[in-house]
Amino acid sequence: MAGRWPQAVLFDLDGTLVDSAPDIHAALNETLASYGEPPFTLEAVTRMVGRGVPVLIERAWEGLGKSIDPAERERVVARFLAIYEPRATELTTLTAGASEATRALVDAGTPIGVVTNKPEAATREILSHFGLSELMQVVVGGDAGPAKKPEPGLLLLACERLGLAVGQVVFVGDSENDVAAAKAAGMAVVVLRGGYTSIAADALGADAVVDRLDALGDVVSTLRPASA
Ligand SMILES: O=C(O)COP(=O)(O)O
Ligand SMILES: [Mg+2]
Repeated sequence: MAGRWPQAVLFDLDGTLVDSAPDIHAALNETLASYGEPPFTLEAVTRMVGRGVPVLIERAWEGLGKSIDPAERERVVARFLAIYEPRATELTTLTAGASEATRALVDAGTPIGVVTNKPEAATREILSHFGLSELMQVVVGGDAGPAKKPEPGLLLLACERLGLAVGQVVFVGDSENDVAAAKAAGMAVVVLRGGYTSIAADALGADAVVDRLDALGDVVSTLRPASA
């Protein structure tokens, strides 16, 4: 049980490592326009992000006051992704301290990875654009197989790929989905303030809250490994 803590740090993507809402907003509005529907504001779309693309589309249709059946939703998801994937890095920026935090962990010999509800192709595109791909030991997207966050499956899959027990890993996210997924997995969780959630960061029930990702190193060392 003794040894390095943590043995790995996993990061959520949207609202945590990157501020991707502006590109998601643009792609969603282009998708809506193709159906003759009106646009949403950036703020409204930011609140729709975090549960994966099918839920994004459901929430958009809900915002339009319209119902959407599963087959139609899948067609809209495909159209959205065809628009989003080629332009996923046009307006997206790294969050403050993301480069420094990821680099510091890797330089200290701690493996890092990404666990996001975003599909893996767009995730890899974004990571590569920001020079983060080579730092990541594992990248698990929302289409990896298991149910998306707030279910624990994507986090468990990342641990399996790393060959680590969940109790030795810390997850860093921005929303209630991340906290719920980590708790269900039995993993310590840190929340970054200012991400994509309408719930106050301090009210999410995380083990710790940080204002910037480069404060992560100090905070993580104060946490304890979760017992298996
Ligand atoms: O909703 C999404 O597509 C992704 O969100 P996440 O990176 O915060 O998991
Ligand atoms: Mg997020």
